[in-house]
Amino acid sequence: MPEQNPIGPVDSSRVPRFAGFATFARLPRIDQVERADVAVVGVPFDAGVSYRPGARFGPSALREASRLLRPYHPELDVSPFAETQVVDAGDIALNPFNIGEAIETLQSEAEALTADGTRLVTVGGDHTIALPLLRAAAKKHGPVALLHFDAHLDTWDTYFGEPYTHGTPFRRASEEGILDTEALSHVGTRGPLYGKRDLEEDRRLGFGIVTSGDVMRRGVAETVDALRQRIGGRPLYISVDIDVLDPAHAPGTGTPEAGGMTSRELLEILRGLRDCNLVGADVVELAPAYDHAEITAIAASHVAYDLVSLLSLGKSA
Ligand SMILES: N=C(N)NCCCC(=O)O
Ligand SMILES: [Zn+2]
Ligand SMILES: [Zn+2]
Repeated sequence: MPEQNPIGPVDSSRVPRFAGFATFARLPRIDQVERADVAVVGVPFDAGVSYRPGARFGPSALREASRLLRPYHPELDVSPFAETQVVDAGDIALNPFNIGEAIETLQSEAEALTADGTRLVTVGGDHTIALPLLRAAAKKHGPVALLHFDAHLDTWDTYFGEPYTHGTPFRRASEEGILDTEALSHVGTRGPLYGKRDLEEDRRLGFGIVTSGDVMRRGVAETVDALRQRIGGRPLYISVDIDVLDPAHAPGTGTPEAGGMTSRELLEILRGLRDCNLVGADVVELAPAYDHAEITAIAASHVAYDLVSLLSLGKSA
């Protein structure tokens, strides 16, 4: 908690929401505050995609869609921007032609941003970026529990012989020992795979899977109970690939799969995790060129708002 009252968003009763620069939720920039508890940071990078490109434009689309967010979260009963200093840390500039260099740069930038205890909600960008973000989190907290919302496993080994792609971050993270193998969960998994071996290898890495169908059949409450039991008090990182949502709820993404979760289910599950020890999170794979009426960008901005709120709750507890 800062000494002074946090600097909040621009007052929407004085300056209309649709006016002015689009920082996340119209919050101050990081250079306008002394210290931040939570920073939303953009990573406009999509050199790791296997299908449709365009997630490099995700951060700016999410910021635009976040103009309508309001300061009080009724379901979590928290005013995140009043209880903690939340800022927009801008975008991290990465080399779009060199994935290896981009990963190294992102890791060191994330380490620098979190050095004095600021926690990050990172807005992507494709899922490649989760690896350096997990490295930075694990350097600070030790191996982290991972809650991974995604249509895909993202534990594949290589694509065209390349180890660093948006389909492989969690395989690499697992090999590097930065994940707590007792507490790894995919949620929302669905769709065709390359073979049964994908599932066997994923299980061998220690992941548990709650499919999109499981969420529908069991319901949110049972899903949350099972996830919380697995996570316990461990430092937790949440990675949300927006394609976890059904294409009806998130058309603006690069590798859409039918039969996904609703945005209501996703937000309800996140809200069930209020007692967890969240240390960082990301929202990735928003590709606005395939979006319609900002459907996906709005969903992603609300997911980011919920993640900020969870971090804020953890901080003020
Ligand atoms: N959207 C993410 N992160 N991964 C999808 C990889 C699916 C594929 O290339 O088969
Ligand atoms: Zn995915
Ligand atoms: Zn993914």
